[in-house]
Amino acid sequence: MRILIKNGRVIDPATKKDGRYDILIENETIIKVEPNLMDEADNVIDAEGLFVMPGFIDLHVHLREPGFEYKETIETGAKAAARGGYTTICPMPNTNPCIDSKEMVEFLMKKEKEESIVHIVPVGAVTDGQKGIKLADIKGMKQAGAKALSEDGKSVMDTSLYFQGMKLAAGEDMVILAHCEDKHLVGNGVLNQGKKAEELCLEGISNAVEDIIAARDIFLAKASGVKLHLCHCSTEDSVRLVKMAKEMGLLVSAEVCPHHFTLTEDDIFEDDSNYKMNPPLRTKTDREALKIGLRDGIMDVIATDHAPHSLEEKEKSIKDAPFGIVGLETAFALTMSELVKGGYLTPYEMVEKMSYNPARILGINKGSLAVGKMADITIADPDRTYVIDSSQFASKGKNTPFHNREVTGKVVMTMVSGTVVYKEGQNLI
Ligand SMILES: NC(=O)N[C@@H](CC(=O)O)C(=O)O
Ligand SMILES: [Zn+2]
Ligand SMILES: [Zn+2]
Repeated sequence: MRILIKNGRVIDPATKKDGRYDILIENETIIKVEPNLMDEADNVIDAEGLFVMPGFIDLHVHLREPGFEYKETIETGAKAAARGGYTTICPMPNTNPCIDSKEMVEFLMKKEKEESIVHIVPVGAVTDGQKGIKLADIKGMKQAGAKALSEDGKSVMDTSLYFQGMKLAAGEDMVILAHCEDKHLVGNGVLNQGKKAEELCLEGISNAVEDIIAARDIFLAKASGVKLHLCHCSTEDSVRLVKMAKEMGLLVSAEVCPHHFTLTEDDIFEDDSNYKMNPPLRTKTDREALKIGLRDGIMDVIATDHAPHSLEEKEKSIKDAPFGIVGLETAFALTMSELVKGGYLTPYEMVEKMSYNPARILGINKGSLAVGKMADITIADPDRTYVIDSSQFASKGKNTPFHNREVTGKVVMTMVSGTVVYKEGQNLI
């Protein structure tokens, strides 16, 4: 089987390409990337006017399986990923049971083979059951295929235990994906501490809740030598801390989520829990610092923190609903609309943050359109304007504050290992 993608704007930081090239794929593999290919193919895709990019890689999603299949399953989460242009996703281990053992990583990898239309890179918990009491079987999880460790949903508050875990992770060459939140300082906060929380008579979450743990984790990374990646950064001081860590020569990277670079607490007009996520929407000052951080290359990655919940759960008030919003099917459009059209990122830099850098941080052989690589490819129309409609999501989760928002930039095709898994206007395979 040969597929020829013609006339597209190929954007591939791995090979430093940004220009008009054709791509020839044979079975699972890219075999030629050159201008004006005339080779015979079984399927010719005309990508005139479209971006042709290495498939997006999401370092941060929640698939909810096992345990919370009513919110999302591996199958539905993978379909949402494909629709969003993602060819590889990293599900966080906060499931029930939690992904904290060799057997659970094996379970996930078996599920990937049987039920997922995109690649899955397993992330193991740092501690047993994410309880924060004793370390999980880090070596065993690595042997089974886990590439990263995370306690996402919370922080490991026992600094000594975390330090031990980091040293083990460093020895296994696993990256730590850190959720930074001081459990004691956060109290019962639900929205950013400030005027919106006051207006709605809700408890606030200060920036310090994040900043204190981000600073602690950076110094733990320095002491342990581990590769540290900060999840869902939301504050201006997180950006400052990441800049400092990089200046110190540490192996520190960081992600920003589309909701944090698009919205602020000022966008919350009523008690609508689709605006409730952890960390919370912050102020304009924080949002601008995140955008400048992305622009200046301090923040390396755009990740979704796709966190599906059921309609019943999210119909509750901000005080009572769970934290989290879906993101896989809106991330590209929001990135194009806010950062590329907004003048913060070039398309090339966007691809660095959505594919090339995530691959590099995980240490996986992806995020590249070089000859010989697996054909994981995303094709998108950068100029298409449309209105987001959550009822069209492949995800079970419809919990988004972006329903009815007009955006520009649409994924039209996603290819995983040489197979088209999503094509606009057609049902998902
Ligand atoms: N981000 C969220 O608001 N929620 C996440 C947990 C997390 O990412 O911390 C979830 O699992 O629902
Ligand atoms: Zn988190
Ligand atoms: Zn998360």
